[in-house]
Amino acid sequence: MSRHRIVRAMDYSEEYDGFDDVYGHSVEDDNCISPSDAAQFMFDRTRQPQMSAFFNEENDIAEEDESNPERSGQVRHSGVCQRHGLSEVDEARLRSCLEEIHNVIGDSVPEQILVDTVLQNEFNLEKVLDAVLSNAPSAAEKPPAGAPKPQREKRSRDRGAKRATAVPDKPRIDDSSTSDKQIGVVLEENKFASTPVVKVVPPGTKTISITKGFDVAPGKSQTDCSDNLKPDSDASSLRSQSPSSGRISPASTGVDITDSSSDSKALPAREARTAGRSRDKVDVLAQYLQERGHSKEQLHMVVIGHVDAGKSTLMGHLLYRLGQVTKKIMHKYEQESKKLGKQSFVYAWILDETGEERSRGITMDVGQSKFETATKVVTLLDAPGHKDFIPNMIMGATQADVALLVVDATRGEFETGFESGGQTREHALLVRSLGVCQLGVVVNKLDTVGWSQERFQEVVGKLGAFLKQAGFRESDVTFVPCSGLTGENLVSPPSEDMLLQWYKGPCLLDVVDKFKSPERPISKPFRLSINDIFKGTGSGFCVSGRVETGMVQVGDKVLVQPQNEGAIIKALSIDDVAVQVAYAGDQVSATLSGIDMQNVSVGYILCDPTQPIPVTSHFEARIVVFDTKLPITKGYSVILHHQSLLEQAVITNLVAQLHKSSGEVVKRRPRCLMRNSNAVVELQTSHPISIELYKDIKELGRFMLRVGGVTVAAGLVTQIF
Ligand SMILES: Nc1nc2c(ncn2[C@@H]2O[C@H](COP(=O)(O)OP(=O)(O)OP(=O)(O)O)[C@@H](O)[C@H]2O)c(=O)[nH]1
Repeated sequence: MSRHRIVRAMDYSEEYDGFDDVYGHSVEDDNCISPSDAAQFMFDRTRQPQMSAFFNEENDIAEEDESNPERSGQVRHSGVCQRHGLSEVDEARLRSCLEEIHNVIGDSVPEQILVDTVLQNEFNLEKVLDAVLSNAPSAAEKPPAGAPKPQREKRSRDRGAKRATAVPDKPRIDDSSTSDKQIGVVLEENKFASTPVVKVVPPGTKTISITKGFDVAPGKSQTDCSDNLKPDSDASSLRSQSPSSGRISPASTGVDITDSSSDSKALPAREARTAGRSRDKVDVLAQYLQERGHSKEQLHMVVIGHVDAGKSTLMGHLLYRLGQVTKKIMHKYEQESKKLGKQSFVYAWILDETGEERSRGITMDVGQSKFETATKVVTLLDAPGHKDFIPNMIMGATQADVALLVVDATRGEFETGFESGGQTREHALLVRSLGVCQLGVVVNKLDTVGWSQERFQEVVGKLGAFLKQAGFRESDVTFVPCSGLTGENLVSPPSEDMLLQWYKGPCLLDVVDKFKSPERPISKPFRLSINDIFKGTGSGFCVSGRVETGMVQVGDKVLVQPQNEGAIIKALSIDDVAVQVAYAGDQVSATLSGIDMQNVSVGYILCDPTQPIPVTSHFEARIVVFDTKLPITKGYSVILHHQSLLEQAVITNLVAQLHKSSGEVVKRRPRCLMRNSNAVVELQTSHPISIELYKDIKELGRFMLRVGGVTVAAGLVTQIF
């Protein structure tokens, strides 16, 4: 018989003929078996011993007497209560207080100390917790005779000890005679120095600048105003006792930099360091000024806003008016969009280049283009507005210096985008959390409301109040009325009479020109975050991304983190023009050799091998919780967005809840974090990631946390373990 039967041609009635007699019926066995043999294999309930046989009748377990404190677990505190001669009410208060404290700190502090502290603080739980936690180490060190031993050591101590062995350069402590207990130890910012300095300050000394959550303190410099989430708070010093930033020394990383000829010969650490030193000699800033000093300032601008607010149309029309798109191409787009019945999207097609984007009429990926104002060269990043593409929007926003928030002035449309669930608020919060502090707000589609001043003012009033809350300074936000479709007030003063009657302000191009260019951190170590990988024309392959800090030259040896692989920069290009050097702020394509393309991923960081970016899967951060439905608890799973990287992570510890305005610790080890709260938490990622301390490199010390397509928090890295 053939093994392969033609199943399609099979006659099932024949195939299953007779099967009915077998399946579903018990089969009479032809073989004989004696009843005694059969009994051995048959289960007989009557032969099973009764459960009662397992109990000794004489030792009956007495029913628990609820009123008996000994049995109901109340015995723990009763002796203590009697000793203090407490009334029944106070006794109950004491018990509930102790219960709460045990929930928070476990059994790490002896009972006697807890009772005394509760009585001293008159049953005030907050005060008691404060007192207990601040005295915990001493209490744990010297337990009274007979008191239960603390179950675990303070974690910070463990870490400190571990790190002391891991980090070769020991911290320098100014005053070694002062004991740990009496002092607040503060890590002094000593960027990229091999020996971090730990400063000892007397108790009570205010060493931390108190900052406001998302509110921006007046008088801060333009470059400082990105610190909506300041890591320097009381809470950040909770864990800042260890000097290490987790930075991996070149020697310890075993940096494996291959030669440009692609033979897999590893570059010795000494050679890598020499390369770094020769770079030190170059006055990077002077070189930058010499090369770029005479050219226009560079600015990266992301365009954000609710879906269909008119972002692509607005920017496409602006590019067309500025002559970036020829009439011929515009005519082609007009014809093609007409054919698809999408004529109203004709300007959007300039930035929405893919077939799917055009046919669906929505932006899906970040569209990129360039234009010039009187004083600036602007790299335009057109972000998608649809909530499904927020990860792409975040990727665009991480590259931006400033943002343009577009809102639809049409009645009902502005409200839809602005209410919770709309992307106007979410996008504004996201860019603010990612460090953007200058914002132009385009009140778009004013043609649909007859150029109404009243409507414009209504939008300004509602949005202005929200943006202030979100941490934007009033002076950094400019509202401009426009129509992307008609082109009104884009590159020249309005011509529309109804708008001219009440608007005398700048046009959109002037608003963009007035943005202040951010400082370029050129003298910091080189970091480039990869947001695309592609096969170039020659040998090797290309990665593109933004140089976040420092500079890079053709021929440089770089380290790809967290992969810990070396590579050589074979070529660099900016806007498809080959260059020899790229500086912080540049969006570049780099051709790499000496590394397998398989070992490089979007979200990886190219860095200076002599000062590599830290790699970790466990770090502490200060976060701002957004308007989430569910509170954040220990063990909460999130997707971490860091630059272009998406990584599964878990919030492993809620270290402290902070006051929203002052940044002071409100509660240590909170059980959960509610919406709009600030906190210090610990995070554990599924795989090691490259991340910086916010105080070292702001651009790489920020991240977002998202769950189920919703952004739940933004954070700044305060400590790397
Ligand atoms: N009346 C009027 N319609 C406009 C204006 N600007 C854009 N539109 C229309 O609004 C629709 C959406 O425009 P887009 O530019 O695709 O909107 P978008 O914000 O880029 O959309 P996403 O990127 O997908 O979020 C199109 O039909 C446009 O023609 C305007 O100023 N006035």
